[in-house]
Amino acid sequence: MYKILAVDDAKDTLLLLEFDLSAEGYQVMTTDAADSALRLLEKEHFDLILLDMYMPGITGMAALEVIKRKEALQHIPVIMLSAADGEDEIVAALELGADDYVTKPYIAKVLLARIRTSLRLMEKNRELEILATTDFLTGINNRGRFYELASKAFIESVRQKSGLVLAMFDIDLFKQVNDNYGHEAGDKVLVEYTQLMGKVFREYDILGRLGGEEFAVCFPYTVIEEAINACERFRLCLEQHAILPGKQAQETLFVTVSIGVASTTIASPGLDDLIRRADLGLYEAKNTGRNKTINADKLQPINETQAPLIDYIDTMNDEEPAPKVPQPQEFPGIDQKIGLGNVLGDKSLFKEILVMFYQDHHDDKEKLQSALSAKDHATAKHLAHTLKGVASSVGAMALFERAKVLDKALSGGEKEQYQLLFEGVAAELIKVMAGIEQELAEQLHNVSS
Ligand SMILES: Nc1nc2c(ncn2[C@@H]2O[C@H](COP(=O)(O)OP(=O)(O)OP(=O)(O)O)[C@@H](O)[C@H]2O)c(=O)[nH]1
Repeated sequence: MYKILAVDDAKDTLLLLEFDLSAEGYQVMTTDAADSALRLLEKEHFDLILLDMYMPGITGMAALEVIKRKEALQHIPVIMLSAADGEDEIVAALELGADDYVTKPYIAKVLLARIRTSLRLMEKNRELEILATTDFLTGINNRGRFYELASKAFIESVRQKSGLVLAMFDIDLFKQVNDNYGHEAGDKVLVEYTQLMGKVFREYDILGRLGGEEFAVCFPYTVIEEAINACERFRLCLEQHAILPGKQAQETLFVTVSIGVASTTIASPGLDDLIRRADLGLYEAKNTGRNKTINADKLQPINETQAPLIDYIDTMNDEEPAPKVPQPQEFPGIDQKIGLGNVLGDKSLFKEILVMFYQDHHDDKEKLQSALSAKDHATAKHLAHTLKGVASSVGAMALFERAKVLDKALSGGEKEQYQLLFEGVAAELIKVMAGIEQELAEQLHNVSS
C-alpha cells in the first residue's frame, strides 16, 4: 500500500485529503506545517508528498527545495497544492523539482488521477534505476554502482579518519567450469557464489560484480585483519560448498577463489589506487597457487612511476613464479600437471593436443604483430583471447597469464600497453613452441608429411 504525506496549514483541506486518499486505498499521514513534515520525512518512508505552497513558517517552496536536495528524499514525487494559479508560481515550483502542480479547490478525481500518474512514473524510475545499477545475473551491484558506493565510502572514511578495506575476488579456473559443465552451469555457480557472499559478509559491506567472474567487496569502518578474516571465512565456505551444476546433474562441483586485499592504512590517494593494490594482491594469489587470500599491504612497495604498468609487468618477469611442487619440465613453459589433468591424465592424448596446439598457434606471434601494426585491434583481441583459452587448456600458464593481460588491455583500449604486452606474449610463445618442437619433433613431422 502506498503511503502519502499531506502537508497543508488548512485543517479542512487536510480532512478532505485524508478522506479522498483513504477511500482510494492509500495510507495517509497529515501535518499542518512544513517543519514537522521534514521531521516526519527523516523518520518514515513515504511514496508521495502533497505539499501546500504557502504556509506560515517554512513555506512549501522552501520545504520542496530541501526535499529535492536531499539524496534520500529527492526520488519521492512531490505534488504542489496551491490556491495560487499564476503561471509564475507554477513554473517556479516545477523548476524547483515539483513533479506536478494542482490548484485548490481541487477536483478529487483529477487529483487522484495525477497521484496515480506520479506513482506510476516513480515505479518506472525505480525499475530503471535497478536495471542501471544491478548486475542482471546475480542481482548485486554492477560495476558502476559498486564504484559509486565504494567512492562514497572512501570519501567518508577519509572524513571520519576510519579504516576502509577493499578486496578483489576472482573465481579460480572458472573457464574450466564453463568448458566442462556448460555456460548455464557457470551461471549457476556465479549465482550461488554471490548468495554465499551475501551470507558471509555484513549487510553494510558493499558487494559488486565487476565483470565476468571478478567480484569486489568494500569494507567500510574495517581494519585489514578483520577484512582478511571475513575473506578467509568466505573462501573456506566456498571451498566446501557443493554446487549441483544442473537440474538433472548427479555429481556436484566445487570452485575456489583467489582474493587480494588492500587497506587505506597505506596512504591511498584514491579509490582507484586501493583497487589497483588489491588487484596486485589478487595477481599474487593467482600466481602462487590460487585459492588463497593475499594481504596486498604487505607486498613490496611499488615505485609509483611504474604503478600503472604493474598489473601487466608482474606477469612478464623473466623468472617464472616458483611452482609449489617442482614439476618435471619436459615441455618448457607448460605445467604438465594442469595440461594432463585437463585430459584426465591421458599422456598420448595430451601429446596429440600439444601437436594440434603447435599447428594452430605457432605463428600467432607473427599474426598478432601484423594485426597490431595494422591497428586491427579486433583481430588482435580475437587472437589474444583464443590464445589465452588454449594456453590454459594445455597448461601453458605463463603464456595464459600474458595473453590474458594483453586481451584485457585490448578490451580496455589501453593502446600504449599493446606493444609491451605483445612482447611478453611473443617471448612466452617462442619458449613454449620451441619446447614442443624439440620434444615432439617426430609427431610434428608425421602430421605435416
Ligand atoms: N557462465 C559464465 N561464464 C562467464 C561469465 N562471464 C565470464 N565468464 C567466463 O569466465 C571465464 C574466465 O576465464 P579466465 O579469465 O580465462 O580465467 P579463469 O579460467 O577463471 O582462470 P584464473 O582466473 O587464472 O584462475 C571465461 O571462460 C568467461 O567466458 C558469465 O556471466 N557466465
